Amino acid sequence: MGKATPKYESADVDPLAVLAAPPRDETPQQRAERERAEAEAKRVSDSIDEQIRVEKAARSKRRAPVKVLLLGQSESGKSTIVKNFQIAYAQNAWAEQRASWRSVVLLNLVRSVNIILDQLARELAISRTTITPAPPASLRLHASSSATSLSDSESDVRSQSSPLRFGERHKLLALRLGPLRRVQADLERRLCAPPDDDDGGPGPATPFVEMEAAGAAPGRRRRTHEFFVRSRAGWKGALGWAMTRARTRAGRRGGGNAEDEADEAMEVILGCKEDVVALWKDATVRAMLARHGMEFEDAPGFFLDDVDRIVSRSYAPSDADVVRARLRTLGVQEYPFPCTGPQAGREWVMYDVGGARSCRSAWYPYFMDVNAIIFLAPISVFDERLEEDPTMNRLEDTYLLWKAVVSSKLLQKVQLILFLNKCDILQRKLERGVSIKRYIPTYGDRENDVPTATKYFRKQFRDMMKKHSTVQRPFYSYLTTAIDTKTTTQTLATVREILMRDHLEKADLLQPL
Ligand SMILES: Nc1nc2c(ncn2[C@@H]2O[C@H](COP(=O)(O)OP(=O)(O)OP(=O)(O)O)[C@@H](O)[C@H]2O)c(=O)[nH]1
Ligand SMILES: [Mg+2]
Repeated sequence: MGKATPKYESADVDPLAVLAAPPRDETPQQRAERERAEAEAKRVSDSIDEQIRVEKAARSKRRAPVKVLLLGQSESGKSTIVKNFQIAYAQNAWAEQRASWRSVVLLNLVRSVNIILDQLARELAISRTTITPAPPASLRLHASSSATSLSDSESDVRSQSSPLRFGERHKLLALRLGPLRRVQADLERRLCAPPDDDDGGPGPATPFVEMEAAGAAPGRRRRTHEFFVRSRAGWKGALGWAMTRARTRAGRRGGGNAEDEADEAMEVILGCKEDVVALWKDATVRAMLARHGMEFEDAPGFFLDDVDRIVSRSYAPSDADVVRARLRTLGVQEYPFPCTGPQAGREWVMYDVGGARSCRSAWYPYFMDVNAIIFLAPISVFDERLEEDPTMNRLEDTYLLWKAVVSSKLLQKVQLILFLNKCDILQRKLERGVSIKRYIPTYGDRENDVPTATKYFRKQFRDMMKKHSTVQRPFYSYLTTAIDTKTTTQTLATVREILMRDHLEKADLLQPL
């Protein structure tokens, strides 16, 4: 007699499936009801799944680093803004590297002295003539010296002024300060990129426009002979790299190290300290500089008023010294900023690029990947010429860059923040009576003062954005003096707030795929 198999005991039968199975005696009406209920349950379940997916994506987007690219021509103040960010948001890293700026400050000082000595040498060589020619471009203090932009008539006025009276004392000063040339060469060898790190030539104003039009792959970090990404680790990397190089080299020579080299430089400068002060205070030398429009006070890396403080064995740079120190950026440098407090776990990454024309093709690969751009427009440069292309007004070059950035298709979704920088220099220039209208005819008969000028420049940038931007987006602009860390910190806090809000809004608005 066969044993009866229990109804639901087969090993092949899934008990859950059995439980979920429709009743055997289900009527067609009950079946329709059941299927409707099941479909509704599935819809609710799917929508919950989708919600979870979207929230997860938004959460990870919120956690993704906020990437900010700093753009602007050379000497516009990009690296100075990074330093301000570091002072405000990465104090430990900042304190750690501040001392390594000592050599840069010394180099800036020595370079200024040597530029004065070069001009003095030319004047001494032709001291019998009454007309002194302008210095050759390569020896100018920097490209933005107003000597580069003076009209013929103004040069005429200068050459007509009485001859400068140089004497034995100037010859002696020039002689005694001679060792500073070697100090400059040594410090440059330590701190600056070697010649082959640099680029081949000036290049066009906006090389990335052609790259975008040609559909170049922006995801790849390109490294061509035209630019050199020196360091992605920021100042510490750049300065540390130089230190290591110097150490290796010194080691090969069989003695000393990088610190010894820095101390050696300081010893030589200490020996020249009184003469440096005497040179800078000399009325004839100052008259000579004024005649050639060499406005040292407005130049990057101006430390001639600080010789007493800086030229000392115990000198350690202050925050103010470091933001005023000038070290040109080559390639692209990356600065991560971990957030603290309620935003802990999130990170900001800032990308600081070289702004010279030869460096601008290196910007393009970053366009795909950034959330925001802080664009530095130095509005004090309306009367200056571009170092890379002396036929080009520096403000004009900035306009070209801004126009290219706002009209870029790749940057359509990127938040743009404009800093109208170097307001302190603008103010000094206008107080000296430099006329904006003379260099920018469209300025017309407006008042030649800071409020009117800043309003005018701001409008120019806003109008360009309206006209050339392919999408509607807010126009955020700030007047800045990046070497004033106190006010800049406040501006950066506001900007950070805006960028974070925008980042979170975009994360929350993530649409299901
Ligand atoms: N007076 C004054 N100097 C400024 C201001 N912003 C920057 N500087 C100085 O200008 C010089 C150039 O600034 P950087 O930040 O090095 O310029 P950059 O845009 O990074 O230049 P590149 O690296 O060549 O692209 C530095 O010596 C700064 O201290 C400002 O608002 N006022
Ligand atoms: Mg820089």
